Amino acid sequence: MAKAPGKTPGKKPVRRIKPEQLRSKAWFDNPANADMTALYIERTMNFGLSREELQSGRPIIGIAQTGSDIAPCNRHHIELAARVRDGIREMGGVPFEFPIHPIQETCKRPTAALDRNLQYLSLVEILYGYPLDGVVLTTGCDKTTPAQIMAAATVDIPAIALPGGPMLNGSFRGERTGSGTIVWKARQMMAAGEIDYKGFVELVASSAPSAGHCNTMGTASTMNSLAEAMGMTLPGAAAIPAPYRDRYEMAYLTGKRIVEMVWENLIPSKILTREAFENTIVINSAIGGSTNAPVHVNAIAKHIGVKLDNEDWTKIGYEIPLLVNLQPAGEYLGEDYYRAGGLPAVIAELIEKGKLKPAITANGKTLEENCKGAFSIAREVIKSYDQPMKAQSGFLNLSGNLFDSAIMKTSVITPEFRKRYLENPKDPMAFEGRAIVFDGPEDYHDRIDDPALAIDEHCILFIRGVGPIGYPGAAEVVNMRPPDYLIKKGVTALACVGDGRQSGTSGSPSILNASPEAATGGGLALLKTGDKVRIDLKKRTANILISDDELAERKSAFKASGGYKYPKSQTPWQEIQRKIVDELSEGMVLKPAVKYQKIHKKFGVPRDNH
Ligand SMILES: CC[C@@](C)(O)[C@@H](O)C(=O)O
Repeated sequence: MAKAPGKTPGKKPVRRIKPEQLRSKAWFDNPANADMTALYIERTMNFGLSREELQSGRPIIGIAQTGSDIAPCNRHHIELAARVRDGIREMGGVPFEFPIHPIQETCKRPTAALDRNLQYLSLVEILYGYPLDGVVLTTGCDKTTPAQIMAAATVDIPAIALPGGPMLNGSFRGERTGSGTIVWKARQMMAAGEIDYKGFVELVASSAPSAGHCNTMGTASTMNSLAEAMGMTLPGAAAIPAPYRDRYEMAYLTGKRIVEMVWENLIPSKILTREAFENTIVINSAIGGSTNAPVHVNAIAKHIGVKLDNEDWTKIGYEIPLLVNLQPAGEYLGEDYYRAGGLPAVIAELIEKGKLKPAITANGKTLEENCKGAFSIAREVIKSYDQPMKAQSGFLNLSGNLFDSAIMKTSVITPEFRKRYLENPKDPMAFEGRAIVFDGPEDYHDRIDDPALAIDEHCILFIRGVGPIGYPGAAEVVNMRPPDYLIKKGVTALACVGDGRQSGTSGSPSILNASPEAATGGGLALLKTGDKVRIDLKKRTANILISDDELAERKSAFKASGGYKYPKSQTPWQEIQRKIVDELSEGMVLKPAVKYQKIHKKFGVPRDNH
């Protein structure tokens, strides 16, 4: 059941903003600028809005609509928006729904990550350039959550996220099938000859039975949970499955609350503090969140002006145990998670152990105030802090001559993987292996089953040229399956390393987001198939085992060759972004965009348009 937005009934909200201070007044009700006001208001009235609605001091609330037929994970936001509108109207606001650049993770080629910054940029222009006093961000599919929060951070007007929620549980012949996760499993089953193409599609489609985003703890559930963790949603908003009636109630409550936030001037910079980001890292470990989280959360921090880097993810998050038994780290799915208590139950566990800091959230209360009294009603799904799924489950940030920073998700290390790579009594938590290097996914698919590579169970698979510049956009291609002859022998995962990303639904214990990427001259570009590589999880290092002289020689030969070769840009945006995008460890942000912070406060409203 959705929680109330946290205001005491009957108690008047703290009004910090007077009607005459509303941002939208500069467009719609400004007698000192009568000729322009007329132009701004006449076209807005042409679909039936009255002067009374636009000129009597009511907040104008944007609803950033991410749903469409090409964005199925967010498509039901089209219906949810009706309830958001009801809430806004009830509190005296006027809703202005508008479409934003669509992003669908599973369909956009060459990768949806290319569009995160495009959605960000275009939303900044809308939030800043139109008469909006506050905004509801309709979040869901992976990138739609960070992109919109990044934009709200840059403009810094009151904003609240409304997650769309996960799909209902998938099921096939009585077994749970989790979206994304089942794809990687089915791929292995097909490689092992257990299913054919038809069986493959049937199995995978069973994991997507309704509206909503991935029902696993993939990137979508992660980022929506983290939006809640950082305080950008109402409490309990992330986990409600998309088709549940509670989701529609949450939409209504979110619409009500944004109007109050406008009057309270509760802007993102008051919510997105260093403490909020630290809480976000802790919560990400406890839920077994996606390796895409550091990329997006670091980006949000950059746009609001809070210092945060991949070292913070290890320092703050590594020790935290895994509490949520959801695929890919565990076995359950979204509906089980919601019924067990959702994120509030996880937060309550962490608060009891003093792991979270006081930080204000969208309803004006702290996480602690919001989640007091929440508890897990299904211990098989949400574990207690003292009896977790896994003891330390955060990310390890590694560095060495291969890269300055890359992330490893430890919660998905299987006992089999641990035994094969990490339980050498003479060298615990470290392993050395022969590198097999692929340049992009096409090269990987062409050669992975080639017997000439003689890949064995101690090899380490590398993929490069798949970062923000190389791909372009940083594709989710680092979860590489072993060759089929190894899968048939029962080796289901090899250590994988790459300068791209991995799907949050993948259970592969890969080393990802390597920065700098090969395309900008990172160490991966110097690696050759057959090199010995050492990964030491205790020291958090990753190195090619060659002499300094040889490394220097390879570096100069690489420079002389003109650098790493990657495909030409195919669209204007690919070319533009390639020129200005930062590394994955830096949040893959557009470098020139970061200096534009709190722009509403800094610049006021933009100049008139005529
Ligand atoms: C295929 C599964 C996706 C679309 O959710 C993935 O991008 C993720 O990171 O979780």
